[in-house]
Amino acid sequence: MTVRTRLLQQVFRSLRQATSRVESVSKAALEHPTVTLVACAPQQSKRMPWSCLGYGFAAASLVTVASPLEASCSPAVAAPQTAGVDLSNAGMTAGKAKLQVIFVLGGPGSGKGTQCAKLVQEFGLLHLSAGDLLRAHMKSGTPDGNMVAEMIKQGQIVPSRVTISLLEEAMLKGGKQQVLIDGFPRNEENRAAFEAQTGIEPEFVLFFNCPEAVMEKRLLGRQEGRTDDNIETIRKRFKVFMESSMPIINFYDAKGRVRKIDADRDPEDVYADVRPLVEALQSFAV
Ligand SMILES: Nc1ncnc2c1ncn2[C@@H]1O[C@H](COP(=O)(O)OP(=O)(O)OP(=O)(O)O)[C@@H](O)[C@H]1O
Ligand SMILES: Nc1ccn([C@@H]2O[C@H](COP(=O)(O)O)[C@@H](O)[C@H]2O)c(=O)n1
Repeated sequence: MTVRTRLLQQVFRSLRQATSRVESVSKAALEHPTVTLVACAPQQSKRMPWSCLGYGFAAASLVTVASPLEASCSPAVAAPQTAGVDLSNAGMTAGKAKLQVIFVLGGPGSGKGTQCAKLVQEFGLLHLSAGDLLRAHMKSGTPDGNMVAEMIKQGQIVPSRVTISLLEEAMLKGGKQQVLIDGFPRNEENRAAFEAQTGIEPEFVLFFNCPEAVMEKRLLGRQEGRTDDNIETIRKRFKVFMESSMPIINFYDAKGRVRKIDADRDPEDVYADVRPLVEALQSFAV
């Protein structure tokens, strides 16, 4: 037998195995039609138990490759071996990896996005910026999108139902075990709603501490065409940060979960403090 034939046989064997996995996931899912999984539209994911989304993620990724099948499942369905990520802390199941979430907080312009980009480059985690998701949503032209556009321009915090739906959808799509959630939770409403809805508690909170004067200078120098990078809105955002977001950092600090970073340094120096914190988490990843 030639090397080429042997290779072809291996490819066919792998394809057969993958197909049978898709069939068993889909079959189990279709037999328990209590929760829609693949249709992870924001309105639906709002009511979706996250213990189920772990199966949904696995089913969705397999189904995406195989066919545009719509699958359903109940949390009682035994997790298939292929289920890689359990998106619920509460609903952890043996054999499935636990979702690890890091909240990334800090004032506007403290360098959250810059540091997250470095972490993604080195560790390949999923980076979800609440602000980026909202900015994309405001282009939808829907009533919600228009409301988001106006609130961002005013430096106000968008209602949690909108932001959490976008985060849930993106987490499911991203399909990674380790997630950086940047710029969220911004207030008590964000925090409580996210916890109640997903059962997820962060591994820790990265807090980028930076003086306002430094942040102001950085934001005024940022040339990204953002509607909120003007001095009037920047001042409003600073006020909202102090009044609504600092209490969230204090909340997690009281639980011993905050890792405070001096962000008023060169990006590389900041990163030198950030990377070991995330590197330490890597050893727990499955
Ligand atoms: N350590 C740093 N030193 C100097 N400039 C920085 C540093 N970190 C980021 N910047 C610059 O400051 C600006 C804001 O950074 P970045 O977008 O990362 O902040 P952010 O906290 O994500 O802001 P926002 O909350 O407004 O989205 C960018 O132009 C970025 O290039
Ligand atoms: N949880 C959040 C996050 C952001 N917003 C709105 O988006 C604006 C920009 O956010 P950045 O993180 O990119 O600075 C912010 O000022 C809010 O208007 C939000 O409402 N909720």
